[in-house]
Amino acid sequence: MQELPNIFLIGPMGTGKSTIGRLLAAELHRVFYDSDHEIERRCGCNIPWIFDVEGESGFRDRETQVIDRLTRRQDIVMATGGGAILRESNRQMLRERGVVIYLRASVEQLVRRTARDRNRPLLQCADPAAKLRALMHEREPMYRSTADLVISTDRRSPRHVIAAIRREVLQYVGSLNQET
Ligand SMILES: Nc1ncnc2c1ncn2[C@@H]1O[C@H](COP(=O)(O)OP(=O)(O)OP(=O)(O)O)[C@@H](O)[C@H]1O
Ligand SMILES: O=C(O)C1=C[C@@H](O)[C@@H](O)[C@H](O)C1
Ligand SMILES: [Mg+2]
Repeated sequence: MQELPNIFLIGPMGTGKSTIGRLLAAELHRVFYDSDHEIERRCGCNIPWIFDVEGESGFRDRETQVIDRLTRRQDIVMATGGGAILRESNRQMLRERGVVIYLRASVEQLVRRTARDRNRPLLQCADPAAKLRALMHEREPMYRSTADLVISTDRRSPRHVIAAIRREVLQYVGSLNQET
């Protein structure tokens, strides 16, 4: 199999970055990192606690540090948090240090997939569906402009999403090699 670069997954809350990243890394025999989990591990507290005590800006500073550390590694698969693309410096590190894949999903799917989990402070509000819609409106252009590849997860099982990622990354890397 061709040498693959680092694979970085971006996309909104609930699109499946953590779930798919872990399975994909196992299939590729690579180390998997999840920037959200790494932030929690290093801090010794969970994301809702960080948002409560340090505010979203404190969380974003931690996120930038972790993304910088992790993206310097090689042969990894990394899932990012839904807001990792908000900062230009993060977008640049992701783009320069691997293939960036935007896992997209409809707002309806995102609402369903995030409904039971209380670990996402931005969705602890009266109308999480409206919040997800607003976040997607604001962030979709950034997901698209940061990504090398866009892959839909709607009506696809994690296994199917992984097969699509593997196929498209191979094609993408092949096309880059032809250019050089
Ligand atoms: N393709 C899929 N089809 C159905 N359910 C899925 C799919 N991918 C993920 N899920 C489910 O959706 C939920 C959210 O997935 P996950 O936590 O991986 O999202 P995420 O993108 O990492 O979100 P966050 O940005 O908040 O970390 C989980 O319960 C997971 O099992
Ligand atoms: O979309 C977001 O801004 C977030 C998504 C999660 O992955 C976490 O990084 C955190 O809850 C913020
Ligand atoms: Mg995640």
